[in-house]
Formats: sequence, structure tokens, C-alpha cells
Amino acid sequence: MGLKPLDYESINENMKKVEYAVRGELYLRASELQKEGKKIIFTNVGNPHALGQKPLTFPRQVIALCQAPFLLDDPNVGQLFPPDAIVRAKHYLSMIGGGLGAYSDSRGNPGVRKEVAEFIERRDGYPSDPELIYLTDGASKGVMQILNTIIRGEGDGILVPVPQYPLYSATIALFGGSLVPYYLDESSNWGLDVNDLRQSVARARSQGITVRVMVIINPGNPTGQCLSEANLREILNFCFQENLALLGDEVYQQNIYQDERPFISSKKVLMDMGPPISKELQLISFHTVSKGYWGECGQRGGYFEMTNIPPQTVDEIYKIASISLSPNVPAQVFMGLMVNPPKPGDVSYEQYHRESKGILESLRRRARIMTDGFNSCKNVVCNFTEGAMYSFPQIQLPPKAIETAKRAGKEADVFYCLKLLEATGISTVPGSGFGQKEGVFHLRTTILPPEEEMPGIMASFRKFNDEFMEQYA
Ligand SMILES: Cc1ncc(COP(=O)(O)O)c(CN[C@@H]2CONC2=O)c1O
Repeated sequence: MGLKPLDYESINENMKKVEYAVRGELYLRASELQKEGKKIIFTNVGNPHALGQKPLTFPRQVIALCQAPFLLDDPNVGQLFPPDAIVRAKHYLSMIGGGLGAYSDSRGNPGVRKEVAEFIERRDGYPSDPELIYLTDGASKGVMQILNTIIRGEGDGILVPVPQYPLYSATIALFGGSLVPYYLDESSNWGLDVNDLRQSVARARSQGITVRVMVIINPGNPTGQCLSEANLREILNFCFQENLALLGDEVYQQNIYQDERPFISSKKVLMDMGPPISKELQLISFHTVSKGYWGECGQRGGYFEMTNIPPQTVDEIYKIASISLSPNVPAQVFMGLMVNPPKPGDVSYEQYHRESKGILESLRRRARIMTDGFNSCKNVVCNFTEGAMYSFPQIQLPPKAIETAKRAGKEADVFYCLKLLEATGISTVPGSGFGQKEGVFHLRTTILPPEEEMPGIMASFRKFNDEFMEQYA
């Protein structure tokens, strides 16, 4: 009897090429240590509620009523739920035929897609067509759907920032495409240079790769930089000149911790540029309920908006979306609530605004505490987290540590992060999981641990780092 169908040797070879460090060796080791009773701070994943962030009240009130519509018939419902939550729940239940237990359209509920389009119009000041907005199970699934649309084989190249969020490298490997890196410049706060982009494209083309798409992550993960309007114009012009489509991953658009570079969407800048580019450049933008001050990662809600994508291609994307029948319906309600929150004058507005503002202000303070904490160590250099929810310090490691790591068969930053985890319980992701320049080492942590614990965590890091540097001096 030969190999069985699901023997390791028989399965899809592309799966074996996939690496996804966010849930990789460090995460698995941290989970083991936790089972052994060690207190672990899982600051490896941008998972706000897992680190103590409270869900916003209003969305949970509405979803509770949508999940349990019988509560709406209870004479005391008005004692437990504010009137605007009751109204919104009834609105969604009337819009979603059969309630949350029924499949929706494969593109998502039309009413919610309309709410997303209205949000985009308010944000950017340009029309947005609900027919070109698809709701997805988190932005991850949307990214995978679009990369699946683009990648025809290994000859197809996707320009990806390095360091990058490994959803991209993993999906490109899984679908058998080619990742074409463009390096962000740490010394210019993770800025990108269009000349480097041109060189990356030229190098790929010389290797017979057809570069088809450029990915930007704005604000950046793991790097946290926010792109300026000028940066975005440069990138859009570059894509137009090189006949590339642009994927704008904007899941952190609510997570902005500085005033110099507020979030501006790729869609807005593209429309501001006017024809021909605004009519021709193909753009797909992604968003989610997982990030921002919502942090509702577990709900699995997201969307993508298609700009200048031909109807026949849209039809194919719809057809493939139909295979999965329906995006997560409760998450669609969360998406509707996120893009259409309580307004000034609504009963719940004050509470919603207070909660949201409180979370964002705390994240801004934590970004500062963490950046300063890292920079207080002489061998650590850390750019400020302008946006998103991560800190990505460069750890300058002594040769002896690098040598010891090599003998242990590990990347130096994996070795360092494992030692950090064992010593302090702080679970991070090594920079090698995101890509980095040769011989330069980083780690990624989130800025999510509770604010009151942050100084203690940074002191614990500093103590470990000083001892490590002494040990391997
Ligand atoms: C840039 C980026 N895009 C898309 C996603 C996917 O989000 P959802 O599928 O939840 O909508 C993430 C998640 N960030 C991961 C999850 O937590 N830490 C990370 O680096 C992300 O960082």
C-alpha cells in the first residue's frame, strides 16, 4: 500500500512553505509554560480583550438583543437596555431576514454594506458603492480572497513591505505566488523610498516575475508608521506608472497616536488626484472590527472596498465568495455598528464617546511608556509607535549571543525572545517572523498590556535585557 492521501508526504506542498510567526514557536512555548503554571503576558498578538480591554458597551447591548430577540418582548427590556440600543437591534433584525441564525448574501447584508459605504463617504468625501463592498470574516479572509484572485502561479509577484504582517507572506506561499519584498527604512521611522520600490520591481522582473500588486499596511504592522498624504501620492503614482494594483490594508485606521500624520485613506488620496489615475488605478482597501478601539477580534468582522475593478472580475470574486455561503452574520452587525456608531444627541452617545476616547488615550500613553522603556536600554533602539498597536524595537545583540543562538540552531532574535519569555513570562514575536535586514534583530510586542502594569513590564524587560547583555558580553 502506497502513501495515503493525507500522509504528510502527500499533502499540498505549498502548505509546507507557509510560516506564520504570530502563532509560531514563541507562542507555542508560551502556551506550554502557561500549562506548567507560569504567568504569561501574551503580548504577542494584537488581541485587546485578551489583555483586559473592556468591550464597548453599546455594540454588546445591540448584539445581545439581536442574539436573543425574545428579550425585546420582555416588559422590563427598557430597564436593562437604552432606547437607542433597542431601536438599532430592531433595525438589524428587520434588515436581516431570519435574524442572526440565517445565512446572509455571500457579499454580506446589503443594509450593512450600505452603512459601510456611507461611512466611507463621510470619511473621504467621495461616493462609495455598496455593491463594491464585501463583508468578510475578518480582514484576513478578505485579503486571502483578493490574493487568490490575483495569483495565477509562481510567476506572479506581490510587492510586500518588510517588515510585514505574515498574513501576506503566508497567503502568497499558500497560493503559490512570489513575494517581492520592499524594505522599510528603520532610520527614517520605517519610511519607504520609491527608488527602492523601483529597484525591487526591476530585480523581480529580471528574474521573470510579473509584479502585479503592491501591498501597503497603513498604519504599519509591526512597524507602526503612518503614511503621509505625500507618501500615499508617491505610492499611487508609482503603482499607476508600473501598472500595479494597490492593496491598502487599513485595519488600524482608528489607532493613531500622534497628530503630525493623521490617518488618510488611500481611496481619498486616489480620488483627490483626479483623472486619469482616479479612474484607472485598481485599489482594494481592507478594514476590520478587530482593531481600533473596538478590538472585537473574536467576532471575525471585516470588509474590503473595490475601486476601479472591472464588473466581470467583481462577479468572479462574488462567485468564489458564494462557496463559503455567508460571512459571519453577528460580525456583520458589529461592522454596521462600528461604521455607524451612536451620534451626538443619541442616548448612548456620551457613554460610547467616553469609552472610545478613554481607550485611545490610554493606548497613546502606553505607546509612549513602551517606546521610552525600550529606549532606556543602551542596546535597544525603538521608533515611536505612531499608529497600530505594536512596538518593534531593534535589539542590538553581542556576537557571543548570536554565536550561541546559531549553535542552538535558532535565529538570534528567536533565542533572545525565548530567554525573555522564560525569564519574565513576556511573550513576544521575534523580528525574524516579520522579515528584517540581514544581521539586524527586533522583537514585536503589543502596546496592549493594562496601563497600570506597563511600567512593571518595562522594568522587568530592562532587568532581563541588562542581565542578558552581561551574560553574553
Ligand atoms: C495588518 C493586518 N491586517 C489584517 C489583520 C487581520 O485582522 P482580522 O482578520 O482580525 O480582521 C491583522 C491582524 N493582526 C494580527 C492579529 O493580532 N496581531 C497581529 O499581528 C493585521 O495586523
